[in-house]
Amino acid sequence: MVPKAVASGCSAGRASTQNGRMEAQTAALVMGAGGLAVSAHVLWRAGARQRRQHGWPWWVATLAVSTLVWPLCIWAALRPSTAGNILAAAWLLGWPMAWLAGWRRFHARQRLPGQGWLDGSAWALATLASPWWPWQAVVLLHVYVTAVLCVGRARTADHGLGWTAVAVAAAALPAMFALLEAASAPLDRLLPWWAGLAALWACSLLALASMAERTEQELRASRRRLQVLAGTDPLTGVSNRRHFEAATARRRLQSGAPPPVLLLLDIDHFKQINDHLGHATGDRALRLVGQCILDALRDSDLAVRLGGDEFALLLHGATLPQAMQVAERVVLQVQRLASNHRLPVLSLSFGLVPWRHDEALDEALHRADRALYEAKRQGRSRAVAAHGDDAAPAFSESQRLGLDSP
Ligand SMILES: Nc1nc2c(ncn2[C@@H]2O[C@H](COP(=O)(O)OP(=O)(O)OP(=O)(O)O)[C@@H](O)[C@H]2O)c(=O)[nH]1
Repeated sequence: MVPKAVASGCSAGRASTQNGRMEAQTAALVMGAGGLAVSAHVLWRAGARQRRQHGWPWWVATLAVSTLVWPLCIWAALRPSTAGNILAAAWLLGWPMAWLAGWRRFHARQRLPGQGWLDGSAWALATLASPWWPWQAVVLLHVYVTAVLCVGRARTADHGLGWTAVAVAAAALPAMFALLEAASAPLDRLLPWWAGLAALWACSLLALASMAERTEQELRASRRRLQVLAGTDPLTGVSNRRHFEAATARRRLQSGAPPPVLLLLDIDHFKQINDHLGHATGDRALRLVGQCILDALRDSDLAVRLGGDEFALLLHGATLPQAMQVAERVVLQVQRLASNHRLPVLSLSFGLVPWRHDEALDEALHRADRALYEAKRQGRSRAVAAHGDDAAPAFSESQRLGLDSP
């Protein structure tokens, strides 16, 4: 069934070509097609990065198909034929429906009013009634009503989207009246309206694209923040064990480098601080140790609170003597700052091991724990390094740490 307006418009289109008016309208159509092509490209690029965004493929398809069909419409206007007219009608009737489908799916989590069967019915009604009715107006009325209904829902969910819906609805209103008035007018009088309408749709979709892109960026940023939070010990600010294990698993794949040094440390007589000065003072001590550790490390090093008053440090590209110096730096800083934090002078004990490439994290931690135990056994406030394997460890001479160290 070929709509009258298109059929009559096509012959009028030829007439307008003859009197020279067609050039301007063709230019308007080409510009409209260009706008649609650019919009389709932008949406496709944005959609490629937002594959999980519902509705996007519908919009991209709408614009891409519109762009392809547009030259056919020009051709139908210039050379009237049944096939061209049917394609022109299919485009006019089809793309608002696809646009609506995209809009609804975009709000998949919060259902919008209207359903596919309603769109289909409006489409069928418009097509069947086209010989007698201003069918473009039927379709646009449907789109307009749905857009207005969308506004009510979308505004509560997302202010930006609400404003876009308002813009779309406002754009649809004059276009609908214009088409109502010109429903029986020849095609060449309608063409500029169609071009303008397409430009408006393209603008509204580009606004949506930029809004969705911003939402996506915010999501990515909050995902990064969540990842950092999930891997951080809330009391001290150093990593937690989960993040430490994940990070070390990744880094250990880069073998070939010299083995990193693993340091295990804990606060001496921490239980007494808790018991005599209170848990809050104990927490302050833990925070201070965490801060001094972070200050002493390079970006490539890792620090973790394993639990209680026990921390582990992983130093890449460092030798055991250099790791001893880092331990000394941490202790000196903790002791210097203790009074600022209303704390007694704290001392720390360290166990150090070179973490062999073929060794699991738990095994290395176990060896470091034995070295730490040795440091405690020798009188605390000192660092001991362990060599050899777990069965027969060899401990280095202990090194006193802190302000009263020799
Ligand atoms: N304030 C505070 N205390 C904690 C926290 N987690 C664990 N603790 C306490 O830390 C203490 C750990 O003490 P230990 O390391 O076992 O013993 P210590 O007194 O440090 O003795 P040495 O290590 O042998 O010098 C226990 O009293 C725990 O209750 C925490 O988040 N905050």
